[in-house]
Amino acid sequence: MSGEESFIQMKQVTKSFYKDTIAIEVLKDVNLEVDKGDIFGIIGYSGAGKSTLIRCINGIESLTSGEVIIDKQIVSNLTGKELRGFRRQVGMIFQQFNLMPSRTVYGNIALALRNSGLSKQHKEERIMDLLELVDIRDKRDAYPSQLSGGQKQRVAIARALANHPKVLLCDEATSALDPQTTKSILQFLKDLNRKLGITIVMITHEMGVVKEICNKVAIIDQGVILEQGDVFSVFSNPREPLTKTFLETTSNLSKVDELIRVNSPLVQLEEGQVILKLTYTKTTVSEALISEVSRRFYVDFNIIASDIEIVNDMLLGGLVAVLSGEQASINQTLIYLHQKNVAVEVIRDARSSDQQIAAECV
Ligand SMILES: Nc1ncnc2c1ncn2[C@@H]1O[C@H](COP(=O)(O)OP(=O)(O)OP(=O)(O)O)[C@@H](O)[C@H]1O
Repeated sequence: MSGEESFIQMKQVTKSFYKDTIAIEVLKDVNLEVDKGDIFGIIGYSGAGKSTLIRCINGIESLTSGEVIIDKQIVSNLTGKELRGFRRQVGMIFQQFNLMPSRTVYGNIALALRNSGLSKQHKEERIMDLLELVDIRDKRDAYPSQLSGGQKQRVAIARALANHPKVLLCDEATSALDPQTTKSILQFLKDLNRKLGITIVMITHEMGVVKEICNKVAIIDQGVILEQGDVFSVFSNPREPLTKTFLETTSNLSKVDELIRVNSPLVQLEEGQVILKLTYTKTTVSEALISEVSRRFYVDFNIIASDIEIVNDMLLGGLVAVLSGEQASINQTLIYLHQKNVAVEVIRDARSSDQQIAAECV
């Protein structure tokens, strides 16, 4: 942010739970900055403190120390009526949807408007608008048990948006859904973010979720934020081992290590060849790098694994390939790729040791 304050700030937040007299510190000096309009993902394994963190953002959980500020309001200072009013500005959805089974879709959304001060007619109009927005108008009289998981989550989203919140908090909102429904709900949240400009904070243990829709990410482990930033910067240049571990969960490049370990025919080399692992760090979608390098230096790439995604119009991920050609060409290729912001790792090398030394010298 350029001198301006972030929309959501967590400043030196700690949270401890007490078992008898023993304090268990679940959040440790958490500092987060979420800008207006961000889709901010917080990723961590089970028990990392994600739910506690998100509950601190909306004031359900009191802080042990530190401050949470949303749109210039210090959440941790709010009590009683003010706190209830504030909570209406923050919508929340959950993994298990948390719908009332005894109420229809209409009735579930109406619950959120109980203290809205709207007239009966305005409430009705608002509910119909919300049903339209989440595209389940035809289910208005259905009960939750008659809905699919994706439809239930749409009802929960409608309910969360009923009071025009500034922020939508998502607690593992797609973890109970199948992959296809997950994709459609994520796409839907992305559309909402664009259409309404609503700021979204989502906690998850799934990398796919973050890559799919978030523009910013924070990695949390044992109550500590290990790193945070925009998704492309953090994932193209991960500093923390845990970030790398998360990246590997959605990448098939690490399978090549196993192929090398068992000396699969796929990774057996002829003399002079090398196996390269290329990781894109700042390459734009429009650059046809591999074919360009191939033509320029008369080398051949035999791609044996690739994992490339497009994030913010940049390529994220990389590939593993067997590179063949004249030794000088191979060396020039390595240098050129490096200049083009591609991290190059030689993971198997069938060049003679003289050639390798020559390559290291260039
Ligand atoms: N009310 C509580 N009292 C005591 N300990 C708690 C309480 N709530 C959470 N904890 C502990 O805090 C730690 C973090 O829990 P939290 O639910 O925030 O993690 P999480 O990352 O959301 O995990 P999961 O993905 O499994 O929900 C855990 O060790 C948990 O046992």
